[in-house]
This record gives sequence, C-alpha cells and structure tokens, in this order.
Amino acid sequence: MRVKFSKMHGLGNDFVMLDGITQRIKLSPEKIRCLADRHIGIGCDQVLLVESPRNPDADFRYRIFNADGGEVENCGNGARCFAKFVRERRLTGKKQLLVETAAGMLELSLMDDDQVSVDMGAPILEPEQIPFAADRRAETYPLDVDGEVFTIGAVSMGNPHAVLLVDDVDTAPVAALGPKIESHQRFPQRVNVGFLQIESRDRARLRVFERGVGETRACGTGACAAMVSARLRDLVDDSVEIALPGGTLTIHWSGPGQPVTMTGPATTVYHGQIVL
Ligand SMILES: N[C@@H](CCC[C@H](N)C(=O)O)C(=O)O
Repeated sequence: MRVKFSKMHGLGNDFVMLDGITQRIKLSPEKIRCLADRHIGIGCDQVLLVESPRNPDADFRYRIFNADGGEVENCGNGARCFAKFVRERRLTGKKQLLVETAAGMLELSLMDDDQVSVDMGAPILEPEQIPFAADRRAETYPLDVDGEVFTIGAVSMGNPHAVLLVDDVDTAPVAALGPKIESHQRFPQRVNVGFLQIESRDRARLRVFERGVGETRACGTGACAAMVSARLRDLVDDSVEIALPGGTLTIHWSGPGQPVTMTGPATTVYHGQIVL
C-alpha cells in the first residue's frame, strides 16, 4: 500500500511523519525498522504516527517509534515536528494544540517565527516510576558500569533518562559508555543517556545517546531531563539554553511539581510517498 509521508527534523533529530487519520496505516516493528533504515528505507531516528484522539479533550493522538522498531512514550523534537506537520497537512488550523501521547497530554504552541513551544509536563523523579532500581529518590546516584562508578541523575520525562556531568562534551565517551548505560540492569526499560557540560547558570552543552537509536543530533526530552537534573543540583537557573550538536533549545523549569517548557524549531525537509 502506498502512503504519503513527510520527512522532518528538529535540530537534526529526524522523523518520518505519517498521517494515520486520512490514511489507513498498519505498522509493525519490521516496517518501522525498514522505514528508518538509511540504506533501504527513508532514514530517520524516529517514526511518528498521527492518529485521532481517544480523549475528547485532545486535538490529536500520536505514537512514536524508535529506529529499532520499539514504541516509546515521549519525544520532544517529535512533538515540535508534529505541531508543524498537522498544520502543513491541513489537519488543523489551530496554533495551540492538545495532544494525547503515551506519556500523557502535551500542550503545544506554534509561534510566528516557526518556533514551537511545548509544555512537556512535570518530570518524574521517583525511581520506581522512571523506572530505575534505587532504594530512595536522590538528586544523584552512583552507577557501577563494569567496575567503574559514575554519578548520574535519573529523570523521566515520560521516557527514562540518565544524566552524567562531563567537563567537555567534545571528548565525552558517548559511543563507549552510552550503550552500556542504555542497557544497564538498573534501568529495566533501558534508558536514554545524556552527557551534560555546564557552561554557566544559563547555558549548557549536551550530547545524548538515545535508547533504540544511538547518538542523535538532538534530543528534546534529553534536554528537558538534563535541565531538571542540573537544576536539582543547583547548577543552573530557571531558564537554560542547551546547545546540542544540531542546534539550541531553550528549556524552562522552576522546580519539582512544575512543568518543563521546551522551545525550539521544527523543519520540513520534503514530502514523499512510499509503498508500505
Ligand atoms: N529524540 C527524542 C526521544 C525519542 C525517544 C527516545 N529515544 C526513547 O527511547 O525514549 C526527543 O527529542 O525527545
């Protein structure tokens, strides 16, 4: 069956966007892996499928799949691309959207300068809800990786994140350490791994080894989790510019119980059709 798609990206974290409202789309892990493959498919970090909502208060529902075929709970860059996609595809004329995701309801605002601001909800810090094996909630945790102990922050933005502080992201062992922490036994659903360099109280740099993908050029939920972890350690103020390899996100968080706000761009690359 031939389906229309859009190729989009948020700071280089790229997506195959599928409209499952006006098209009948049946996805399987094999099909997702094929769509995401950069040699035999379209190529992307994640596939995002837009559907009609189940909750009558929501405008849409979307589902998000990693390149390895696994369905995941949340995606910050995908949320911004979604807001632009539903307008471009004329699925809505609204600039304020409420969308149902596996991580709960998100509120999105399309701004005039092509930026999208997303209320990502409050971070989850209780270890069992992340999920992360720990006796009690703490700002940081020791994590033994092959006999070497690293200090990590553990945060869920609907999806799980570990955050490590590094002196310099350019030399951080992302490729070596990322996969080991991603599948560490204390994270039973695996984890996204952020390497965070604090430059000042309102500026930081971040690289993220994403669960189910590998290192990406940007990770929106990773930037939110990094902000939360840094704020809990009192290393930053309420608003931080986080520079990722693909560009910069503005993240705002005023403390536990409060929602995290992420603002950044969404870019359409091209529209196409593929036989699924
Ligand atoms: N790139 C995303 C996160 C996508 C999901 C993640 N890899 C996971 O497995 O949780 C973002 O921008 O947040």
